[in-house]
Amino acid sequence: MAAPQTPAQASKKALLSRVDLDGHALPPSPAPSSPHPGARRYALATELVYTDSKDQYGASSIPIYQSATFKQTSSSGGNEYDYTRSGNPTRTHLERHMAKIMNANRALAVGSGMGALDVITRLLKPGDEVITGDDLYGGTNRLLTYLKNNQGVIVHHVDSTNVDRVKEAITDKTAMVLLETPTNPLIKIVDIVSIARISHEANSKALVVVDNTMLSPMLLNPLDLGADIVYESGTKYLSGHHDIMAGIIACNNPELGDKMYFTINSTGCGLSPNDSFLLMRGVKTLAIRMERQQSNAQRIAEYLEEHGFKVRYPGLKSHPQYDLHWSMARGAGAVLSFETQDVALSERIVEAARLWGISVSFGCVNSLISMPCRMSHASIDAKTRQERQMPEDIIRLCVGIEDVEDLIDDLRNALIQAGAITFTIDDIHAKNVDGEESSSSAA
Ligand SMILES: Cc1ncc(COP(=O)(O)O)c(C=O)c1O
Ligand SMILES: N[C@@H](CCSC[C@H](N)C(=O)O)C(=O)O
Repeated sequence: MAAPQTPAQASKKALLSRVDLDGHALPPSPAPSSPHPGARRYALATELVYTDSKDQYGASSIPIYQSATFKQTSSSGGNEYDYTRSGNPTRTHLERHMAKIMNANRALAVGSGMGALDVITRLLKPGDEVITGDDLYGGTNRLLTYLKNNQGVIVHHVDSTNVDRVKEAITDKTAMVLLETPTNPLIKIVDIVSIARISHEANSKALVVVDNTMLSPMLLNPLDLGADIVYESGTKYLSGHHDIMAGIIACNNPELGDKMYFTINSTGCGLSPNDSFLLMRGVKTLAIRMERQQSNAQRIAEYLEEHGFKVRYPGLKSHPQYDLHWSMARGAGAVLSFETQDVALSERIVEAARLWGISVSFGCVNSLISMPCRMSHASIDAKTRQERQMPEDIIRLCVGIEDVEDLIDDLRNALIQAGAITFTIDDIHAKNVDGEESSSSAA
């Protein structure tokens, strides 16, 4: 066994990981990380926008190869592209760009986040065991339940915020450990580093898979933390405008990449050329969108907390796993939830909001408000929601890039109109569920 690294060795390694010593250690990409061989690797904000293509006219954005088939130069075929289900230049360009951004050897683009999870779970066979969390996106829960009921896959839902619970559940049949962090919608933090380590130690064949939709590669790189596969709903932050559905899968093991590509080619779920173009365009602004969305989310989380609501957001020091989150991530993201302890009150708040659109999804430039138990997580039955301690009154806010004062104004109006707070010239009083009132100076 290799000797453990000293802190000095670890920090040198971390430093060197951003240096592109051999000119281009990453996968074949539309552009090297840095155009200067041996130079420091560009920062992520630069990599997001820096791309190149071998377009014959020097087009500065990747052309949309809207073609199902590609003519071959010989009767035995064999050209790089033959049929868009198998491969398309616009999709390849996006995939290589995403691999670079996600620090991966291979990225694959498919038609939705759920499509990505479908491709990943096709690595499983009957009798395999999956360990996953007890606070999961509703669609993920639905697909896992389908696999359990129809494909002979055994699914264990455990409290994934407790590393020991995960450890206890690992057996020699564990084929996959599937994690989300922060969880959707309870914003619980999962220790990817420890879980990846104990999973691999206990069963070297277990694949650690992380759904990184809530943070995006801008804020978290699960592959760098020990995960084997990372996937994201490209419908959210990666594209950023709620105008496409997409999913991205990334990994560092070429064999795994080939297996998942095989499924994509076999089932035809690869991302269309047009949507690949839109995702490529959207991802270029990820850094500035995320920066603004996060700073707005932080202000809004503080506003709600100051007025007495129970707020779940890893940017708040009151988050019970604040330190764990910041040991892994570069930011808190822009999704938060809060409780009113009264379902009818929550409904009134959501319906009174105007600037905040009542909508599922997140990661868009527009701000959204929703009640997860009625909307995004309605596919989890009420009994299971109760067992998993999902508060029925929980309101989720997915913060966009609007002016933060406008967002706060609209939220304040909705809270007043719904009767969640009383507003006087000097004070704002938050009416807590138990009937108590807490007050703070008018904002
Ligand atoms: C955390 C998370 N993962 C995956 C998905 C699935 O993504 P998509 O809607 O693109 O299929 C969603 C939302 O839909 C999500 O919230
Ligand atoms: N009706 C949809 C709901 C999609 S929820 C989208 C997103 N992940 C979110 O958390 O808001 C379904 O049944 O999947």
